[in-house]
Amino acid sequence: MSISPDTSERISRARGDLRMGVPVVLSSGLVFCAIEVLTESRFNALRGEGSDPVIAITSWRAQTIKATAYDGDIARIALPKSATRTWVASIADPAGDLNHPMKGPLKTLRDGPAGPHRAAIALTKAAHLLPAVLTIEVANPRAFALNNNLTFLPEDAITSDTSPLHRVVHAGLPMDVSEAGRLHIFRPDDGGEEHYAVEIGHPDRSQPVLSRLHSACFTGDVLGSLKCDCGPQLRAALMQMGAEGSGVLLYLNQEGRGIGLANKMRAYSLQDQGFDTVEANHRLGFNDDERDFRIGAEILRQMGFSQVRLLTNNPAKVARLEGCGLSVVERVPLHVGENPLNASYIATKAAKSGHLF
Ligand SMILES: Nc1nc2c(ncn2[C@@H]2O[C@H](COP(=O)(O)OP(=O)(O)OP(=O)(O)O)[C@@H](O)[C@H]2O)c(=O)[nH]1
Ligand SMILES: [Zn+2]
Repeated sequence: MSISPDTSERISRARGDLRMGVPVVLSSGLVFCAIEVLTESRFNALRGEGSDPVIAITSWRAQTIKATAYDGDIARIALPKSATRTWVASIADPAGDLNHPMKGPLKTLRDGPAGPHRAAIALTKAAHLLPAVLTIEVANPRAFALNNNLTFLPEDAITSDTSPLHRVVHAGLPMDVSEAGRLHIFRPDDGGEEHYAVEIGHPDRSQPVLSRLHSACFTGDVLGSLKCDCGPQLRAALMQMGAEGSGVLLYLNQEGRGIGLANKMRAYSLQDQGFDTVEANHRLGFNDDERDFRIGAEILRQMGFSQVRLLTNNPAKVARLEGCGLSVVERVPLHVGENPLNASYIATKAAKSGHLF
């Protein structure tokens, strides 16, 4: 076994680099930086190296800023010679869109491979940063990475595969809903977020288990936000499991439907400007739901559950779990937490995301 980091460990390191504003080098020769954290000095340094810089964004963001996306789900924009760092930041971040809607004229590229740019955006999303990168091409990527002490990654290593997970520890946790509670901690091997399973009682593994796959919502779960229904759903699910004497609640650290808390707050700020929850995600460059339900399915499988009675109002969640090989024998509705301040949010989920209310 080698002492140096393997590819998955280097990917984890690359996520950290991106969050600090440090560029990452792909084997194809693409060098990229997340625009959200791009400093003036790195911006100038990158411009002085390699080829003409190119910005890569998702097609959602491209649609908002009226750039033509020739690469399907992403678009590549040639960096204008006169571009300042502030202008580049405005391509990534919609905060100022309403005051400065015109960014162009924007020249999007048709020729050349877009695969490396797509990989760069995927890694930037995984780092919970805005999905927008500034890129250059260098002729000798391995030497460039070595000379500048940058993380070098084989491009084909950036896949949508999920990392293996393992249970680190579990311990009894008496709770108000049930004294027979137990908290299990699951850790992915790739240095990503840990996820939790709250087991109530001693569910029979041969029978369908009452379960909830709850996605983290700091604002709703902890602060009691009235903008969503997450907090009441979390408590109602645990109470129902306590009342039935058994169940399993997965607390998945996929805050903001997988975009991270900072981006969710950006989405809230856009909602203050009048956009709904789905439009806000799109303006930021994200899909409306970036969660990965394979993680939840894998945790349930590792705990010995293959059949669930799922507490949810979201039929897409049922379908996605079944797509992961889990048998959802029943959808158990969870209608709690509606209030005047989240009525339009709930209406949008029903109209655009297929939630049943
Ligand atoms: N991006 C984004 N995420 C949000 C917003 N409001 C709540 N969330 C997140 O949405 C997730 C909960 O997803 P929901 O769509 O409410 O519900 P669901 O899990 O699909 O379906 P249920 O099982 O019925 O709750 C949590 O991760 C919240 O942090 C928002 O306006 N924007
Ligand atoms: Zn919430």
